[in-house]
Amino acid sequence: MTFHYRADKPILPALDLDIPAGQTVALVGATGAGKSTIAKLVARFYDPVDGTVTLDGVDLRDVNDTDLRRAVVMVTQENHLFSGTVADNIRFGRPTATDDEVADAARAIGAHAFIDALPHGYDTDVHRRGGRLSAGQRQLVAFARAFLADPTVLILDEATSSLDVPSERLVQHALRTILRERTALVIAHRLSTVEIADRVLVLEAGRIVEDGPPATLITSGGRYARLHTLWHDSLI
Ligand SMILES: Nc1ncnc2c1ncn2[C@@H]1O[C@H](COP(=O)(O)OP(=O)(O)OP(=O)(O)O)[C@@H](O)[C@H]1O
Repeated sequence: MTFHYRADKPILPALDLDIPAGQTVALVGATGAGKSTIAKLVARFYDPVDGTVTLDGVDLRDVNDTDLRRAVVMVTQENHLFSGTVADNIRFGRPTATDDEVADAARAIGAHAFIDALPHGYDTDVHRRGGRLSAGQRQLVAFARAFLADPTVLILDEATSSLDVPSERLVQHALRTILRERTALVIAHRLSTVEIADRVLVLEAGRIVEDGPPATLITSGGRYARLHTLWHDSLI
């Protein structure tokens, strides 16, 4: 498929991408390379200019809105939390979920302990005094919501803000849980996240210039290998 926002500026000049069910794909590339644009096409915020985006062989244009929102869930940096209680925020992933199911999702993600320790537990208002959550905790609540939604495809735009070490560990654990055997597209900003992906796509000016498992790309010594070295060095 091809895509542009404005006819005089091609963004994805010729994208041909097939993601098998269950595969977690990390998108990496410089700012402006087209990572978010691909994510938005998969979530059908936009339609391609030419070609199609299909889910299980069905053109997204033929999927009704409700089914599409259930099948493809996008967790971005902006939509982490809205007003309401912690439970409301998690239950938004599946409005019919019982309290036990909400708590089970939080447990699976590793968020139950901190939620339980909040002034009003699951009934704590996330925007009220005393209910203020740290950046890491907010991410965990958003992950618990996505886990409960259990979408066919998860799109994750990883937060760029750095976390303290204990929160980073919790978030990485949560990511492993939520990405396990899931079809997922992750706009990755952390080395540790790319390393848990099955496959890395390196984008440059809207084109896939490298495609393979992270370990293979490191051995082949190309762009991802250089990026990996840079990321790795910045952690030391
Ligand atoms: N709504 C829009 N209208 C016009 N151009 C846009 C729009 N959104 C993105 N672009 C342009 O499309 C190109 C790809 O942007 P995109 O956000 O997909 O890149 P990215 O790889 O996700 O970058 P980043 O890492 O900074 O988020 C950029 O040149 C950007 O300026």
